[in-house]
Amino acid sequence: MSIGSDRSASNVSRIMDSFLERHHLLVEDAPWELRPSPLGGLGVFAKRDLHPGEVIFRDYPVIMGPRCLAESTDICVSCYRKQDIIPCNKKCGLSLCTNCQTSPDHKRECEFIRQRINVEITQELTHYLINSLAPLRSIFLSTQDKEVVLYLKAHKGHHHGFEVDLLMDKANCKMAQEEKEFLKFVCAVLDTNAFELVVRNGDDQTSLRGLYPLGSLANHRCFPNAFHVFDDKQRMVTRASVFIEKDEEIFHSYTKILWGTSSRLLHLKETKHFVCKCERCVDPTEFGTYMNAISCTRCKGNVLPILPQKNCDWRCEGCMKVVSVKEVGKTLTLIGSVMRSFRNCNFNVMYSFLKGKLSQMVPDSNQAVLELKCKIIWYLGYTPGFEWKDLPLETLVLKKRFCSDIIEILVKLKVGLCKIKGLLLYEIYLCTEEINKRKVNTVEKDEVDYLKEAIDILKFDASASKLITAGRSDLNGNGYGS
Ligand SMILES: C[S@@+](CC[C@H](N)C(=O)[O-])C[C@H]1O[C@@H](n2cnc3c(N)ncnc32)[C@H](O)[C@@H]1O
Repeated sequence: MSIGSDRSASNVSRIMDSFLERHHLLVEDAPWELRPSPLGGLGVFAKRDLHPGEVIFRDYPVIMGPRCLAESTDICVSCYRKQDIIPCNKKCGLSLCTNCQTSPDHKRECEFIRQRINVEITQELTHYLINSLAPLRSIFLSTQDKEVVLYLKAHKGHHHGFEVDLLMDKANCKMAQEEKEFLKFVCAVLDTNAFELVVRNGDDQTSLRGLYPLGSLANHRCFPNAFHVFDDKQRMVTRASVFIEKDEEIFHSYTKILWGTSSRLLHLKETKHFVCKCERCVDPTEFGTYMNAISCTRCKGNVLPILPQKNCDWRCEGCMKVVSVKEVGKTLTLIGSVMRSFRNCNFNVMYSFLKGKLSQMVPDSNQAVLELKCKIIWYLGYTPGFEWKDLPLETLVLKKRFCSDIIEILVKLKVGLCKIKGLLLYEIYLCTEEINKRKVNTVEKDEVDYLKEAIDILKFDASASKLITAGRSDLNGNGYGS
């Protein structure tokens, strides 16, 4: 194994083109190209102007599998269904649905596991196997696809590859040194680059990680200019979310759009090992949204970090009072613990916290307020006792206002087309429809306008209709970035 040494834009472009061609995704006159990025390493750049919604590239997962912290072992490791699961009839320790027992893809990994592991298969061992399945699958890649993986960026650090260590230690899995080094490198590549994707089967949904080589070369910005969705064959489709000028760099977001700077920076540092310095991150007000601000206990002004990237003091914009980072931490921890307790909470409890305690601690645009408004939006209309027909007019108006508040923030953040905006517009449409049903004389803005706008965004996403009817997931972000 040798890690890709020539990471020049031209060499990596050649490798990417050949990968896309093998998977029938190479297009003539593609609107993107690889160039060295001012952020370091390579990046994807627009070769011409791109309009919102336009496809920039499609990509194929060179590796796909369960996430390394998979919550359950009861999934079919071939199609990822959770229904009708039985243990593999060859007794490798993994599970399959009844349709996939003879899957050729599983046959290879099943034989590998049975040859290498000679201990009794326990529930714990099954867990280690599931966690290491995505990197293990790299062993069966063609030489050309292995080369693609070897040219992707990999962060250094001993913690990358813990899945492989666990497999060797706990399952007594035998591996040659070179094979072990390759697998550990693949783990680091997955940690640096993998995208989360959700596979839906009926009411089931399973979260997976997929390594998309070209998608992996796009850098991050906290106000992305592109978004991606996955089609029904788990291929990634990346589109422009705003107008992108020729020569501009194409950015995904690796974090949630509706998180404030402190949460985003922490997440990026812990998972992707870099400090983002984009315009949103260096502006303490985050384009005037004040999503990260807390309220001053003296004058109720907005208290913001003096230098958002540093672990430094915060200052009130109104009375200039300085608040130590420790004090701010206490407020945020308190809010965080109350928010976590709302997992199964009812509307009245959430609403009284929003209007009471929370409104004293943070301004109305703070990340926690937005999160709570999202929880309430998808509670009302979808919870027994709070179904559409049960909601009084003022509650429908409230839900509609919460949706508009969040859309206003998204507009300030300049993110253009994004799934959360489409879903919120759809909720506004449903509220308007319900309000119009009940009004005799006055009629609200034509609900069809909201529906059209929602469809204009959600039409790109094969999973959107399922999200609308069943999911209500990805509530605290645009769902495209993590
Ligand atoms: C998925 S890779 C992106 C492509 C990468 N530049 C390359 O050359 O392969 C992710 C890594 O790129 C770097 N990166 C991405 N966005 C960045 C940003 N906004 N600021 C600094 N580094 C960034 C970080 O090292 C991050 O872990």
